[in-house]
Amino acid sequence: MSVMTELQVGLDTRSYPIWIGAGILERLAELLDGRDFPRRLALVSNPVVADLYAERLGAGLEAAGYRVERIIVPEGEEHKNLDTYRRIMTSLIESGFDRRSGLIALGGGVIGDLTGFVAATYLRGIPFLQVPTSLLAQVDSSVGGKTGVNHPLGKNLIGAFYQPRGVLIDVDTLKTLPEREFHAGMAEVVKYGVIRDRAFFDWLDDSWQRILRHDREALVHLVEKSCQTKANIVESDEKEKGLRAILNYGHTFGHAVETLAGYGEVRHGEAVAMGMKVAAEIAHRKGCCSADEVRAVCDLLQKFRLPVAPPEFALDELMAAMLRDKKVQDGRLRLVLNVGIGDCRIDEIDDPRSLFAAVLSH
Ligand SMILES: NC(=O)c1ccc[n+]([C@@H]2O[C@H](COP(=O)([O-])OP(=O)(O)OC[C@H]3O[C@@H](n4cnc5c(N)ncnc54)[C@H](O)[C@@H]3O)[C@@H](O)[C@H]2O)c1
Ligand SMILES: O=C(O)C(=O)C[C@@H](O)[C@H](O)[C@H](O)COP(=O)(O)O
Ligand SMILES: [Zn+2]
Repeated sequence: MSVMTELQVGLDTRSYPIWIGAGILERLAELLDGRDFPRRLALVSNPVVADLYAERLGAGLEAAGYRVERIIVPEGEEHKNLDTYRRIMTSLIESGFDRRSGLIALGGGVIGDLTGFVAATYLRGIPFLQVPTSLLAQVDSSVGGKTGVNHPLGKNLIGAFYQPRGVLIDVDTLKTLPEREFHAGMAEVVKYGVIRDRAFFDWLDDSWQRILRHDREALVHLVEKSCQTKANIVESDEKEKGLRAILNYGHTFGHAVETLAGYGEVRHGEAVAMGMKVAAEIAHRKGCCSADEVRAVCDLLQKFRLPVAPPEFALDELMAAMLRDKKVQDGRLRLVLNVGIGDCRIDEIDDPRSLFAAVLSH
């Protein structure tokens, strides 16, 4: 019997489980037992992940009496858009999915965000499950209910808060994940340490070699710890009225890089790593952290083979993209800045152009 941990995301409206373990993909039907999840399902995935895992996931469900159809969409961030959203919608409508149907997102964050947004809006909302298979999706995107798609002018500008009914994380799926994607996922893991948990940051710093060797015990620990940290933040501020915005550390700049680079060229986690370096340097200029702490953040990101130097873009373009960030209020940029390592705060920035010019010319 495979070992499994169950965490809960406790919300006012509905709580849901996060099941974390190794070799638990086949157990979804058993885990859903008694949970009143729809019996007619569409499993949404991309060709790469579907080839690897759709059969195993689907077979277990079908054996338990679920009816599972597959909807396969093209792979990649450049397809996290309204065209793909419309394609999934059309498949559901043509196949006659009704309000007693449900969706399963099998894949990385792109599939999870897209499928969640379809689930939020199809017939005004049907239940869905997250089955994340990339590290980034296992430690971040599958938890918390941010769903949506990109617009050519900015990341995730179209979407909804819509929580899954459950999240099934099988760390064994990481065995087939390309190394570059594994490293990209580590950016969001390091983020939790920097903004919230000094001890976890130190553990990552001590354990980076085990993690890069994909030591299973280390992987399970970091996935559990990341999901627990994210769940705690989401539980206290589901719709980002305040605290939740700290999860955006590194993202104001990172999202601008993703947008300007053309979605997909730079991975989300890589762009976030670049944004974390910029945020740490700004935090240092504002007296929130020492030069040694900036170095410690960059060193840890680089141990996980993450790039921290952004591609060169015109400052005006970067500023325009950053001003479309969802944290902007009354046209003013707000940044998450680390306070030392393990804590953070959100600052409104007075003269962002000069600040970014200074930091980027360094
Ligand atoms: N909703 C949220 O809270 C949230 C949080 C963080 C990131 N995101 C979003 O998530 C997306 C990034 O997610 P991602 O990094 O998972 O990218 P992704 O979904 O593009 O997956 C990365 C690559 O890995 C492949 N892949 C996934 N699992 C695999 C496996 N087990 N074996 C082999 N290949 C596998 C995919 O096919 C893809 O090529 C971005 O769009 C980002 O905006 C959302
Ligand atoms: O869950 C959150 O809240 C996050 O901010 C997590 C981020 O890692 C994630 O990339 C999120 O999609 C960014 O949020 P956005 O609101 O800026 O699109
Ligand atoms: Zn992110």
